[in-house]
Amino acid sequence: MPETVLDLNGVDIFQRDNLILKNVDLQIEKGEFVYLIGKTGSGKSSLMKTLYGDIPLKKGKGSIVDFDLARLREREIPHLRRKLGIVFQDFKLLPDRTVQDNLKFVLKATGWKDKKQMQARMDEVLDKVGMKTKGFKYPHELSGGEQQRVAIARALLNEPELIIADEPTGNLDPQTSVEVMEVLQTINKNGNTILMATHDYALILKYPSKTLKCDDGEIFEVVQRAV
Ligand SMILES: Nc1ncnc2c1ncn2[C@@H]1O[C@H](COP(=O)(O)OP(=O)(O)OP(=O)(O)O)[C@@H](O)[C@H]1O
Repeated sequence: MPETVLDLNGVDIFQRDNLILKNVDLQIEKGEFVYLIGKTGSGKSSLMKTLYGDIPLKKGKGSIVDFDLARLREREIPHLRRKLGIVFQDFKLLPDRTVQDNLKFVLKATGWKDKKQMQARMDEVLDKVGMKTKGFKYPHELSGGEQQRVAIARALLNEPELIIADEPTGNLDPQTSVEVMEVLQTINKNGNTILMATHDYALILKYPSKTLKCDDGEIFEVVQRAV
């Protein structure tokens, strides 16, 4: 039986008191790769923020990796985020420390203690994104694509049940976008579930997958025609 990672039923998404998306029904099963598209301001980021507890769920039912979003308490948010891998358009690496230290920072903050195990996990995730030899570099010494690959490695550290990527290729040129997308495709093939917001239709055509569109306050699935 498929395992549901995300289940929203009749959910309204707000920014403060403004209704952004109404009556959202959305299910994501383990192993899926789902795109979220829609023009600027259509609510993609607001939806994603609701999923990781940045915006409270005020109406409707929502469960994500076994957390009830409508009942989510402030103190549970770090636990929820530990089960999610979040990737942003602007990478959000800490500029004052190396790649390894960026990863170590997350491991320590999420309770890892054993130095050998930490090193092994960092090597493993950097290897998955093709960055194993660059752990000693500072973020400013890396290209945008490399920084994003490190950010993906960081998201993988605690074996997330869902990766939420908000326009991960938004700051990258087309070729680098494809390189980052290849990494996301590979980790999806290896079992990771991914929800990715994007404006990049070329990527969707190149890597077709289930696509949801935010438009005019609603969200619906777009059926891609086979060419
Ligand atoms: N912090 C905020 N406070 C109030 N309104 C906001 C806030 N952030 C976004 N909004 C509004 O919510 C609506 C949806 O914005 P959102 O950022 O979710 O769209 P988006 O589809 O992610 O856009 P983009 O593609 O530009 O990232 C917009 O009308 C925006 O102006």
